[in-house]
Amino acid sequence: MTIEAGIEGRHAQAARVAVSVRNVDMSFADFHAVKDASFDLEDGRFLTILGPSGSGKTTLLRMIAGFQKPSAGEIFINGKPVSATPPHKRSIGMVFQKLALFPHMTAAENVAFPLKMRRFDATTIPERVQRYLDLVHLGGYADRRIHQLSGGQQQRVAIARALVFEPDLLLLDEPLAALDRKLREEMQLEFRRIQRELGVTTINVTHDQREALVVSDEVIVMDKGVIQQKAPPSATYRTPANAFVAGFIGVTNFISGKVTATSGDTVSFDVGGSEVTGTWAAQGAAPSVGASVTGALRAEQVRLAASEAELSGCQTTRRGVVRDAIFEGERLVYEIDLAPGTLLRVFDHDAAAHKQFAIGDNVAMGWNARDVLTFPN
Ligand SMILES: Nc1ncnc2c1ncn2[C@@H]1O[C@H](COP(=O)(O)OP(=O)(O)OP(=O)(O)O)[C@@H](O)[C@H]1O
Repeated sequence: MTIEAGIEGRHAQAARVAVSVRNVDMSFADFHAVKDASFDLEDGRFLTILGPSGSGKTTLLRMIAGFQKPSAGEIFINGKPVSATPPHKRSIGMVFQKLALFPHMTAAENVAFPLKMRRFDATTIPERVQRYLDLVHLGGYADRRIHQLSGGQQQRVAIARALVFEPDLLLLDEPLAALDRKLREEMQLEFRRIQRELGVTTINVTHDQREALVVSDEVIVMDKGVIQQKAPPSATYRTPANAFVAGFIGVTNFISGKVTATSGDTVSFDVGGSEVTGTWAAQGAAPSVGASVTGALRAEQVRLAASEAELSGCQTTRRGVVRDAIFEGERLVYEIDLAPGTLLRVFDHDAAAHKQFAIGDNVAMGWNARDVLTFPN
């Protein structure tokens, strides 16, 4: 069993739907922000809604939270329609980019706040607060005021405060967007750990594709108000539903041309006078000869060598001139001419073990037809 199959199989028996979004639309005066969104999220799962700025992901989250009423459609939480339920009655914990902690209170007082608001038995509050501060690894910081805590520690207080009343659902609206990269990556893993420990159903919004892949059981990719795909992270990466998803997740080269031949799922198309062979990856039958298509080829699927003879494992080989070579630490990034007007971006993740090329070198590139995911143009 692969690691992904193991992770994704974990919830195979957990079938209870915690959140169901049914044909939800949101129109502002003259703008259609969310269009006919439908999905189910099972209990205990971590879903990330991923998309570029303005794609409608925050609007969708705000409708689930109850801050915005859908123009059409219905949202169900634990099987009950919630459009008539105000946000504070929805049993939802939230963490936003602006943490909105009370600066004059201690960490413990901040975490106790939602319990006091919900009139929890006062004698149980200190133990509960300590348990949630321990959960976020702030057990020893209960009496610190917010300004005496680092950015990451403040984030942890906000997580404890969102979870302490044991909500049915945790909503995260880009809580990590303002953090520097190292802290952001550390907190991504923390969100994942805490979510797994508690098993709380979670919906996270981000435009950071890496975060979506790292933290989630499932990813929804949105563009222009429309859900493009809902799938486990590895499937959005390996079997994107369309060219938009292929381009948004990972670094993808797009190669466009007109179809010259098809055979089953194999599609050949002309790119600036040279033929590229790809695999039809869209729904429905393969296109006819003459149709415009786009092939999506990931930067790490292309192999490089000085000569074609060294690329015997590749079904397709091409020559091209290196236009740029950029050292990024963990990888070398090349930009190579494939055809007039078409540059291929190529990653070498093990540059120390491979021959390195310089700008101006004429190199051989190789890949397989299954790596060129071909979609209608
Ligand atoms: N109250 C509003 N009135 C009018 N238009 C709105 C309103 N709220 C959002 N929009 C528009 O709806 C679209 C989607 O906004 P939304 O905030 O959901 O996008 P997003 O994907 O979360 O983007 P970002 O990552 O930038 O937050 C945007 O074009 C936005 O301008």
